[in-house]
Amino acid sequence: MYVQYLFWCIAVITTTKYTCMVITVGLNILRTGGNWLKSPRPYHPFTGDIKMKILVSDPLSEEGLAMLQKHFDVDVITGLSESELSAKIVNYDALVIRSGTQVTRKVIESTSNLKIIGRAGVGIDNVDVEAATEKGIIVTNAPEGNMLSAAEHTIAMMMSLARNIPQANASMKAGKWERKNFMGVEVNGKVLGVIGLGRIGTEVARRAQGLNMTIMGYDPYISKEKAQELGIKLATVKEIAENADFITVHTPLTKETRNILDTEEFNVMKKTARVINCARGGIISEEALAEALKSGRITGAALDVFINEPPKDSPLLECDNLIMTPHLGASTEEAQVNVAITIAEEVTSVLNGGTAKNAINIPSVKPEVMRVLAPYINLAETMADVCAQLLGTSYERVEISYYGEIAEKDIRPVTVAALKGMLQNALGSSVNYVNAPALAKSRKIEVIESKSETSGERPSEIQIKLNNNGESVSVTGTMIGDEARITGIDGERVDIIPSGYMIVAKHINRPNVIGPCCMVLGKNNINISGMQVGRAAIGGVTIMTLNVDSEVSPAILEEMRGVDGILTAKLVKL
Ligand SMILES: NC(=O)C1=CN([C@@H]2O[C@H](COP(=O)(O)OP(=O)(O)OC[C@H]3O[C@@H](n4cnc5c(N)ncnc54)[C@H](O)[C@@H]3O)[C@@H](O)[C@H]2O)C=CC1
Ligand SMILES: O=C(O)C(=O)COP(=O)(O)O
Repeated sequence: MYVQYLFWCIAVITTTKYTCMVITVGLNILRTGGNWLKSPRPYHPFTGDIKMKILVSDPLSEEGLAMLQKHFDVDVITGLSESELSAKIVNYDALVIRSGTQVTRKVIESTSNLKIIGRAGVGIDNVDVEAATEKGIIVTNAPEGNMLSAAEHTIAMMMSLARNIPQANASMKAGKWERKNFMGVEVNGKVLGVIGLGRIGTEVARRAQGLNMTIMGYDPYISKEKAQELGIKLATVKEIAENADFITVHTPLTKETRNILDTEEFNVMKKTARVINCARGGIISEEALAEALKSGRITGAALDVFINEPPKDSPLLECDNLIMTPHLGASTEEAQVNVAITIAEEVTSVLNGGTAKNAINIPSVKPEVMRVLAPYINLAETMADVCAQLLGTSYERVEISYYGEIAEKDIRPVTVAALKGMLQNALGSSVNYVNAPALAKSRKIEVIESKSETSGERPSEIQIKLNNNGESVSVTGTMIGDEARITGIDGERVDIIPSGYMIVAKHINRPNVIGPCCMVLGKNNINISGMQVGRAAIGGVTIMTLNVDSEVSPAILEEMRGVDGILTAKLVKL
C-alpha cells in the first residue's frame, strides 16, 4: 500500500516537472522568436535566460573567477594563438586577459558579441584599442591593484643589482664559494633616476627615499609643484643618464618612450651605472643595452619585461651582468587578487548594462558625478537624435553648449552621448558610447563643446546645434524634476516631453493653419496626444509640435505641408 503510494507520488512529481519544463521551453521559444533554441549559449532550463559568456585567456586568481562564475558562463582557456583566439572569441560577451594574450585587430574583427575587454593589470599595449573602439568594445584595466607589487619588484631588482644576489646564488648552486667576484655597492646616498613618475614610479621613488637615495625624475606630464611635493628633482633624460647611479623606467610603451634609453644615453652614463626596466620591453633599447653591458660601458642591468616574451635569440641572454625575471612585477598573491576582483567588477557591471570605472576608451567619471550627469546623458542623446532627424541630411559640425550648473561638471560623457544620438540615425546600432567620438572624427564632423557657468539663476540647460552647408537646426533641453524636456527649437521656446512620434511644423502664425493641419491627421485616423504652438507675432513664423500616437506616413506629412501657411512638417521618431 505504502509502496504503491510512493510510486504514485514519484509519478505525479515527475509528470508535473516535465509538464513545467515543456511549458517553460515553449514560452521561451515564443518569447525569443525561436532564437532561444538556436542560441549557442547556455541557458537556464526554467527561466530561459541566456547566460552571457566570458573567455578568460590568461591565468586569473580564483577570487576573480568565482565572482564571474556567479553570474556568467566562464571558460578559462590559456595559451591561444591569434588564429585560435579569433576562432574562439565569436560567441563571447567579454574577454579577460593579462599580458599573455595579444588582442590584435584580427581578433577584434572576429568578434560579434564582445562588449568588454578587461585587462587584469595595467598595460594595455597588447590590445589594439583603436580596433576595439571602432567596434564599440570597452577596454578597461585595473590600474592600481598591482602597483605596489611592481614597485617592490623594482626595489628587489635594484638591491639584487647592487649586491649581485642572483649571480652569487647561481655560483653557489654550482658548488663554488666566490666571495671576491661578487663585491657590491651600497644604495645609501646614491642617485636613483626615475623616468615616468606615475603610480609605480612615485611608489619606487618613495621606497628609495626610505633607503636614503636621492631621486632625479623625468616626466613631462607632471608639474614642478608635484615633483617638489614628492621630494624629486626634475631633470632631463640626458641629465639623469649623466648623473644617476641607478636608472629605472616606469612609463607606458609609446612612440615617445620607445628607446628612451638608447646608445646616446648609455654613452654618457657613469661606468658604474645600473639600469632597470620593470615597465615594458622596448622602453630601453635591447640592442643598445646588450652592447653597453657587453662592452662594460655600464655595470649592470635588470629586466622584468622584454620586446618579445619570452625573449628568443636575444643578445641579452649572453650578458652575465644582466639579471632577468620572466615578467614577474605583478606576480604576487596580493596583486593578483586585487586586479582580478577589479576586473570581475568591471566586467559584471558592463555586462549588466552599467559602466566601467577604468574604461580606457570611454570617458569615465566618479560615481557621485555620474549620478548628477545620468539624466543629462539621456537628455543629450535624445536631443541630438531629434536634431539629426529635423535636419534630415548629413552634418559637418555639431555645437554642444552647456549652461548653468551642468556646465560646472565633467560633461565628457554627456558630449559622447550627444554624438551617439546624432549618429544613430545614420549608423543604427553600430554606434555606441565607445565608438561615437571616433566615428564622428572619421566622418570629419567638427565637434565644438562650450560651457557657460556664469548664468546666475539659469537652470542646467543643453543646446545642440547641427550645421550643414549653411543650414542648421538647434534644440535646447533641460530636466524638470525627473522629466526630460525640449525647451527650444531653432531659438523658439517650446515645452515638449520628447517621446514616441512627434511632428514639428514651422508655420505662419495666422488663423486657419493649425485647424486644417489637425484635420489632415484626424481624417487619417492619427490621434494627437499633445500639442504646443510657439508664440510669434501675428504673421510671423513659429513652430508647432504635435505628439501623435502612431506613425505618420510620408504621404500624410506631404498633405500637411500642402496646408496653406505650413512651411515645413517633419516627423521625429524616438
Ligand atoms: N612588470 C610588470 O609586471 C608590471 C608592469 N607595469 C608597467 O609599468 C608601467 C607604469 O605603470 P603605472 O605607473 O601604473 O602607469 P601610470 O600611467 O600611473 O604612469 C606612467 C607615467 O609615465 C609618464 N609618461 C608618459 N609618457 C612619458 C614620457 N614620454 N616620458 C616620461 N614619462 C612619461 C606619465 O606621465 C605617467 O606619469 C606601465 O608600462 C605598466 O604597463 C605595471 C604593472 C606591472
Ligand atoms: O599590469 C601590467 O602592466 C603588467 O605588466 C602585469 O602583467 P601580468 O598581468 O602579470 O601579465
